[in-house]
Amino acid sequence: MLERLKNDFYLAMLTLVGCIIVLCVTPYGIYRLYSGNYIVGAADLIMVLCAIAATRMAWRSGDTVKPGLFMALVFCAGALLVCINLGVDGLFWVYPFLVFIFFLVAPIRAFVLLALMLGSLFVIANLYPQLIFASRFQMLAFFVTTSITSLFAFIFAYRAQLQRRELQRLATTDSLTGAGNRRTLNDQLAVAISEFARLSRQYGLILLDLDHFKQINDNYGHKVGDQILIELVPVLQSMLRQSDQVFRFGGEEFVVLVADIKQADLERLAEKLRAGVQRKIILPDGAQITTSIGVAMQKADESWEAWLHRADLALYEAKHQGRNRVVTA
Ligand SMILES: Nc1nc2c(ncn2[C@@H]2O[C@H](COP(=O)(O)OP(=O)(O)OP(=O)(O)O)[C@@H](O)[C@H]2O)c(=O)[nH]1
Repeated sequence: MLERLKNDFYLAMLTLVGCIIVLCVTPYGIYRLYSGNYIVGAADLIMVLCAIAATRMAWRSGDTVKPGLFMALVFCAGALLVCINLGVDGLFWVYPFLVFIFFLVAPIRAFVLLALMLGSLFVIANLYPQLIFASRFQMLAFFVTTSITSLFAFIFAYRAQLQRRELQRLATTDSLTGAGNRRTLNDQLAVAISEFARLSRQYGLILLDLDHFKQINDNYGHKVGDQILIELVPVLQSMLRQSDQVFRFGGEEFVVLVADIKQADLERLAEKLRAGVQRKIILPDGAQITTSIGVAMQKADESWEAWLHRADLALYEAKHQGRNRVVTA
């Protein structure tokens, strides 16, 4: 549970906002009902129930987009209702809601929702002048301060989103080639093991190693060696489906994880990759580069470490047999 909260920002925020709403709004709802303001009391308690339902939905389904949007819409409607019913007293609730929304949905979506909510409030306030605000000056002050708060909350949330994405990219990809890194490979192999056990979805592994890469570095320089590694990833991806994933295993060794595949198709695909790399990657003097490949189909009740080890042994065998070939585990 703590792991999920740590790894999923929107799930953590939905849970936090849900808890704050339950703790802070419930007493107000009960007080409003007790003092005879049934509309605001009911609105408060509906908001609390919606917050609980949305948080529960997010935890059960793993999807935070729909529950977040649902909670944000309920907040906007609730804030409108509270302002209309309580007048000036209700306006203070708009400020925390305004910030909460940026924790629930993506920044641009939150900004549009707020613009719609404040726009509706503006229209109602102009149609019924004494309903919400005591004076025009008060109305002006409210819309200026909420607009400034929304704008700054948006800028902050947008920058935080960019930084979160960048951090995620740095933590999951190899900095030279952009392929998935070793850590992501381990995670995805664990996913493949669990999908095979639950859904009988069988995966295949292709382990590729460029041949005589040391000589390439020695003969053409490290910069050319790096360029070959950078070129290799899009070349592989151009021969794969979108659902197939490419990872850098280390050095000049790469792994392709292929979902929903049969042994014969996996071997055919590995052969296509081997021939494709030889044809498409050309050294500065026009020489070709070759790869040795080990392939291994997933087996029932096998750990991902054992599965990867079988592919590694097959690759070792391909090198041993003279390189530039595919060997099946
Ligand atoms: N340019 C470059 N070279 C790298 C990088 N990572 C590893 N290497 C080089 O890759 C070479 C790997 O050499 P070896 O493990 O001996 O393998 P090989 O020369 O490809 O020989 P075989 O695998 O047996 O065909 C080493 O010279 C490493 O320095 C990198 O990021 N960039």
